[in-house]
Amino acid sequence: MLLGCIGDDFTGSSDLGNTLTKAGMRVTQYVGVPDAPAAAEVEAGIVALKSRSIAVADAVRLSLEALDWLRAQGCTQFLFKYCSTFDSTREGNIGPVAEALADALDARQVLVCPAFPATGRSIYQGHLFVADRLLNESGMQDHPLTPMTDPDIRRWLGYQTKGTVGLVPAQAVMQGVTHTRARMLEEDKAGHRLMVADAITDADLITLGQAAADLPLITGGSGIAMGLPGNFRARGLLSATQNQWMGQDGKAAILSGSCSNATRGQVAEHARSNPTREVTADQVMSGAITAQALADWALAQDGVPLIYTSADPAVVIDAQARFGKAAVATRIEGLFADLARALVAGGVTRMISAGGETSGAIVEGLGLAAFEIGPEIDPGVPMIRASDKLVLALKSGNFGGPDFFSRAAAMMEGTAR
Ligand SMILES: Nc1ncnc2c1ncn2[C@@H]1O[C@H](COP(=O)(O)OP(=O)(O)OP(=O)(O)O)[C@@H](O)[C@H]1O
Ligand SMILES: O=C(O)[C@@H](O)C(=O)CO
Repeated sequence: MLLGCIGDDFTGSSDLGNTLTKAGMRVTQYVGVPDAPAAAEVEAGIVALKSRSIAVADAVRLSLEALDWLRAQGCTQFLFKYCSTFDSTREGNIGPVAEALADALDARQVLVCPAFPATGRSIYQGHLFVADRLLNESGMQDHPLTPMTDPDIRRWLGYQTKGTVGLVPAQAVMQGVTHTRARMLEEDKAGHRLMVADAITDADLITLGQAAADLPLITGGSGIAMGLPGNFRARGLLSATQNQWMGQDGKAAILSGSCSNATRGQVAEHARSNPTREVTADQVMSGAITAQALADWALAQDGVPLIYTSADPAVVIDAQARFGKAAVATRIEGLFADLARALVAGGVTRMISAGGETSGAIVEGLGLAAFEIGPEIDPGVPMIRASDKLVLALKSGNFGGPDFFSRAAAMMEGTAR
């Protein structure tokens, strides 16, 4: 294994797997820290954690355990993957995890680059944009767990870190690798270990990846991985072979706990011509609905059924105020985990989930160990194979076109491209 990656959620880790696979690496995504060595052919290993919204100390501990395992597999470079919308609270988790990994690796210069231009996330002068809006006006200010109310990534990260945060501005990145490295050195001399790097286009991300060829630790969204496989290829370290992907027939089902703008649009679109069932926070909290009853409903439908708790921000805020933010999230995630188990037990072979936390709950609920990464459905969302009978798509909240759900189900079956 060459590149060792630690993802702070499961959808984001499959997004990273997609980027690395497309760039020609042989990738395996692991669910949590494995207790056995990796297969010899794996070139990039991604340890997917569910550490985005847990307590800081737990996120740091798990990330260091993942690092130890990846080091034991022979990795020479490490990537900490978080969300392209920098999902974190002022108190949490990206800064402490990045600093703990940097300490463990003795890394002096650490890039921080959530940009992912294919999905509209760019960084300019340290400020994160989603399409033409600053992050805090993009809808992310209403996120149920990590509302992003400040677009200045240096400032937000600065709340989370012990050290100060520098900037590698677009003016340096756009002039190429030499200027980028020179600016990184200046930031290092100024005492900034973590440096937010501007990136507006894929070309900027490739430049940053090349500039980071010798850095032990890189952090960011999946975009920052674009340039890394080329560094290993240039050193003659990559095999040219890739896994063969096969579609999966059988029953499909969609589970959505994401409340993002994009997911709510996808839910509405799917509902126009498919069996769809809404579950409210009240039903979950009161126990009025059971996972088995929902699974029985889904398994009795023709077409591709969708079960969702996705709701408008005002509805989510109301439920959180009445039940408590963590309590309602935990109960809904628990329902989805039970539901996924009941669906697979009932014969579902293609499962699509929407939302990082939701997908994490489902993957853990199903007790899955590792994924092979398949072809891309939409930017940032690949199909992944968990076993010879189960194919998944873990959609990040804000990813995917309006008809994502039905298109994903068809592509996973191998009947459409
Ligand atoms: N109706 C609801 N009321 C309150 N909380 C909800 C409701 N529906 C879902 N949730 C919770 O909101 C959270 C949504 O987070 P999740 O990560 O799944 O989606 P997302 O944030 O849109 O996706 P991503 O992290 O990929 O951007 C989950 O913890 C989920 O349990
Ligand atoms: O980077 C992204 O936006 C996604 O991979 C993700 O992590 C959302 O959960």
